[in-house]
Amino acid sequence: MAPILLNCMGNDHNEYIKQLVQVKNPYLDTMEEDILYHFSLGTKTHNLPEMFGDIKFVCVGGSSNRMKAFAQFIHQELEMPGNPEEVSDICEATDRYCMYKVGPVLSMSHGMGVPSISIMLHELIKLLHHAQCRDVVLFRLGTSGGVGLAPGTVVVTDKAVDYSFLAQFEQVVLGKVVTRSTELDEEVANELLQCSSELQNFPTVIGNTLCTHDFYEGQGRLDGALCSFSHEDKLEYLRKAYEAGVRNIEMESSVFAAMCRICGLKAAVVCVALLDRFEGDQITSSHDVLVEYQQRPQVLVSHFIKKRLGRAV
Ligand SMILES: O=P(O)(O)O[C@H]1O[C@H](CO)[C@@H](O)[C@H]1O
Ligand SMILES: O=c1cc[nH]c(=O)[nH]1
Repeated sequence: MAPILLNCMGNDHNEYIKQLVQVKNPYLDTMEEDILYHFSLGTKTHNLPEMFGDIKFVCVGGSSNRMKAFAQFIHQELEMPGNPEEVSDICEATDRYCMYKVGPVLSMSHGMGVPSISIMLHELIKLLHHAQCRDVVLFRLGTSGGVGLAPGTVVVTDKAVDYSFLAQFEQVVLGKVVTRSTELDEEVANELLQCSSELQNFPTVIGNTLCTHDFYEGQGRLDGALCSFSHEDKLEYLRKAYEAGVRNIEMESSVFAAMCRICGLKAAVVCVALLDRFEGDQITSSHDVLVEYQQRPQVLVSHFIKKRLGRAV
């Protein structure tokens, strides 16, 4: 089946992002009410502009504990009034995702994999649209497997690429493959790299991110319940990935990049490498080391936010 290329932003991208958050669905305007089912929020039951209209930064990541920790961390960093320990989960009526709002920052979990983050992004983008938010920047703060990188290195994604190292995301719609561009905002990526150089001992690179639909065979691991290839096959694929500019592997960047781009949202993917996949598959670092690694994307994005708000020292 020939893919349909839907790179709809083109040269208008920069103009577009100055506007309100755009949804690309004419049917939404005809609906009397929009229920954001997985967030337990809705346009009739909640005053979304009042609750969320001042949001400027949205940070998402797989784990609910990590995103609660980020909400508490940014609360301290922005010196918000009140106790950071008391941040409350806006989506507590559902256990699908968690959501914390700290001043202009929204921190949300998205679960693991493309289907989970894609559902969350549909509802998040509609939420930002209904709330009439403007000039919002989105960040995915994640973990990943490094490709030729020392563990602990932070990768700011240039392009999110698929299994054949193309910067595209394929979505099946009504039985047809719709292909969307996964290019991310270059300016935000460069600003993040600049921020990393202002932090002490903060190894950071810009590179392509391979987005897969599985953690084991899908990422060329030899330690899953199934393995249909050899060690040499794995190394050859990783070498090809490296040559194509891939520096890390994770599981959500492509749909995140594609959906944000189509809706005119500036976005960046910032993931720490937990291991070097040329060296192995199992994640063997201690709990404390892994916790510290996971904080690195949070520290970098917090520095970016503080600089944008004129609060960095
Ligand atoms: O650390 P998070 O954000 O969960 O992301 C990475 O970790 C998970 C796999 O362990 C996948 O979701 C992958 O994308
Ligand atoms: O190797 C890894 C580590 C974290 N997340 C992934 O998707 N892959």
